Amino acid sequence: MTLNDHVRVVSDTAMAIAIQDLTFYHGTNTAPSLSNISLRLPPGSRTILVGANGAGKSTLLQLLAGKRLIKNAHVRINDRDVFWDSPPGVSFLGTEWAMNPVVRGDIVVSAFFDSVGGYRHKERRDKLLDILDIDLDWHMHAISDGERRRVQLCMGLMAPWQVLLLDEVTVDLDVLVRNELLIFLRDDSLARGATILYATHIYDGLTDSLSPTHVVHMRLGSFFTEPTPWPFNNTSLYHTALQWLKEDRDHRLELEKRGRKARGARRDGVTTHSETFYKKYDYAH
Ligand SMILES: Nc1ncnc2c1ncn2[C@@H]1O[C@H](COP(=O)(O)OP(=O)(O)OP(=O)(O)O)[C@@H](O)[C@H]1O
Repeated sequence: MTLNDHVRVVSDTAMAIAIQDLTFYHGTNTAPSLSNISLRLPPGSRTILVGANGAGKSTLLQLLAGKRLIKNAHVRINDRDVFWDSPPGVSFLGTEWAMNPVVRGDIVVSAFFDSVGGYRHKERRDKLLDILDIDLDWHMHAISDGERRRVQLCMGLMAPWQVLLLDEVTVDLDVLVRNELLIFLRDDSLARGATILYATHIYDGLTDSLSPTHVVHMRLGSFFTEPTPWPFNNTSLYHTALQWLKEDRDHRLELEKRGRKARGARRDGVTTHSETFYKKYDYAH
């Protein structure tokens, strides 16, 4: 172990999230979905992952949530290996939850909450019920996508989490509920020193509500801008993201012009990873 490795390992123990040189492939003979990712986020940080579709945000969050086995990787939350030594107090909220047939069954919302121990966190649960405007008498099979999302959020946030991994689950909330939820998350993070890593494509109002501490720019599976304290310029997060994504597109087009197939780039007759994924699971319909 070099001195640098030693310093890193010692200081990683103080980090809420610590990743070192992570490369991840979804399949054999494919380009990596994540390349050489290193990330160190302190407790209490609220970090926004910015990146175009296919940049690797969901993959990163899923790995941190311990949803995929990665061998010989340094991926730790509160100094515990996310896969082999599952850290407590981690809440992952992703979009696939709503696709699960179980959460579309004829279950009353109150029973649903009780089944996951909601009564143990009554105060937080009731606060979230108010913010998310949830009716305990709703039946899961007879509510809208946005209402189902609110139930998911309440379930995932009731227990006092230490690290929250959010994969664009606020997209189908109305703007009022979204705003109040993000304020709740900010206050919760400030009060308890809890950490948030949030992938989103909606930047409007985010600085005022969630008050992010850092932003990261992902491009084609790598960190193009390392976690950087926010704000770092006089531009809004929306305009910063817009500029970054324009540059990403120009970069991808340049790679394609030079005959290199950027990961996820479309070519006639060649199926991209995303298309394979969505066709396979028929999520689009
Ligand atoms: N299950 C899968 N199998 C194969 N490849 C996948 C799978 N999931 C994602 N990928 C590929 O991994 C890369 C990163 O995808 P990822 O879903 O992490 O991107 P993202 O930044 O979250 O995109 P979006 O903003 O669209 O949600 C893409 O090239 C994608 O095609």
